Amino acid sequence: SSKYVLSALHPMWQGPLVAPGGNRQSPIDIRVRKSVFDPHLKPLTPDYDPGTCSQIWNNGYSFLVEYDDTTDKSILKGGPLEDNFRLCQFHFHWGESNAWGSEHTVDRRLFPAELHMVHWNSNKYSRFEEAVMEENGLAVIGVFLKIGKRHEGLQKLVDVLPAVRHKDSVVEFTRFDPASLLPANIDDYWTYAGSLTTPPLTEAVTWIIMKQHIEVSHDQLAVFRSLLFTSAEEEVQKSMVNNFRVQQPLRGRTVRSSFT
Ligand SMILES: CC(C)NC[C@H](O)COc1ccc(S(N)(=O)=O)cc1
Ligand SMILES: [Zn+2]
Repeated sequence: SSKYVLSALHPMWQGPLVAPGGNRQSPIDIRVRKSVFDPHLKPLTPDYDPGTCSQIWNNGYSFLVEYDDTTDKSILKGGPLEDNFRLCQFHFHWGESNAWGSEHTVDRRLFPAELHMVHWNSNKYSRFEEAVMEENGLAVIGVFLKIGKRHEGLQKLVDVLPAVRHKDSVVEFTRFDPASLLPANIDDYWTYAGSLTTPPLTEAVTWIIMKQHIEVSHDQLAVFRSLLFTSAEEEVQKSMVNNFRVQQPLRGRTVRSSFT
């Protein structure tokens, strides 16, 4: 029987959410000492073409920077992945304060925000919507954000956010290099089998969580919080904050590490 995944704690979703099976849900707490070093894990080899960057939009839950995924121009290979995965979008999750906001945690440590770079298996499927329903369909890179020095690469994105303040607003956004948001060291990561953290919550994701975080300034993150969940027509405007899911049971899964 399918399990009801009650994220009643989450203001965003009304009522129970059905998660198929429900034994490999995300996000999770990564217990560092319980992770298992896997010497067979290869280095991750992202190869992104900034020319495939197309638009940025507010989907009422986060803001997405979308990439043209009709060719293999921006791909992710290596690491735990056997196949070729195409970048389709990246987005973030964040809190109303710097004390919380990430979806994954490391030994219960919360970060103010978390970046997700979403890819789908182009060896096996022909488009994202198909891959999202399949076990080995997606690969998502997670990168923790900490408050510190200003992130020069992020600023181009921060500058355009006011143009997508309301739900369903879209603006053209080109030539953004997603690799500029990756930490210097992408060889050290944890990986585990999980799910989407928003509906449809399908258990289709190979998660690759970077050990090294990136730094953004307090002011840059404050601009994320100036976005709205609500569309321009709605009377009551709601700040887009706390758009993270509560942590899910590990259910016996092993988290592997690429480092000792
Ligand atoms: C099924 C199609 C039509 N819509 C799916 C929708 O785009 C959701 O896609 C996603 C993609 C990524 C994530 S996360 N936070 O796990 O990286 C969550 C939902
Ligand atoms: Zn996400």
